[in-house]
Amino acid sequence: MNSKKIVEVTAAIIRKDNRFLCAQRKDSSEQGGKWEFPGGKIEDGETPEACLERELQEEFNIQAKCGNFLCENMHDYGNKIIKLKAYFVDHMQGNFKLLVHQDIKWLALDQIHELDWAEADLPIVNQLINDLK
Ligand SMILES: Nc1nc2c([nH]c(=O)n2[C@@H]2O[C@H](COP(=O)(O)OP(=O)(O)OP(=O)(O)O)[C@@H](O)[C@H]2O)c(=O)[nH]1
Repeated sequence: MNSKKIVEVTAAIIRKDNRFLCAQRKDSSEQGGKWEFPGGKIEDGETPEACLERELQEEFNIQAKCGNFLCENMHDYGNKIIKLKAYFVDHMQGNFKLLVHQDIKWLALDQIHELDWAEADLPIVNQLINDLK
């Protein structure tokens, strides 16, 4: 029997002046050094939208408003399965402080493939490029 846990995780696509926020995980964390869209695990009883707004506050100390759903992707990392749900998010207020990540970059659509993305994000990156090009 496959008893692998499915972990539901949110990911925020934040766009500013036609550039997209990409965040690098700390070397010491799971998927250390990989790039991702910020977000995190959905807590019990939480909506994905509320999760994203909470995570962005915790990770960058910004206020954000969750908008439209983009897509989701299931990825098996071996020890667990991640269901990654991506939403467009508007940055409403506050300067970005790196409270959790080791780096961020704002990249144009034709540059985002250059990063070493977490595997679960690759279909989301491709969908974003296809939808917006
Ligand atoms: N936030 C986020 N997590 C991702 C992405 N892609 C991806 O594989 N993950 C994986 O999803 C899992 C959960 O992410 P997280 O560690 O940011 O979640 P969290 O802040 O709620 O966790 P924690 O409070 O337990 O540290 C990690 O294993 C992470 O590597 C992504 O684009 N965004």
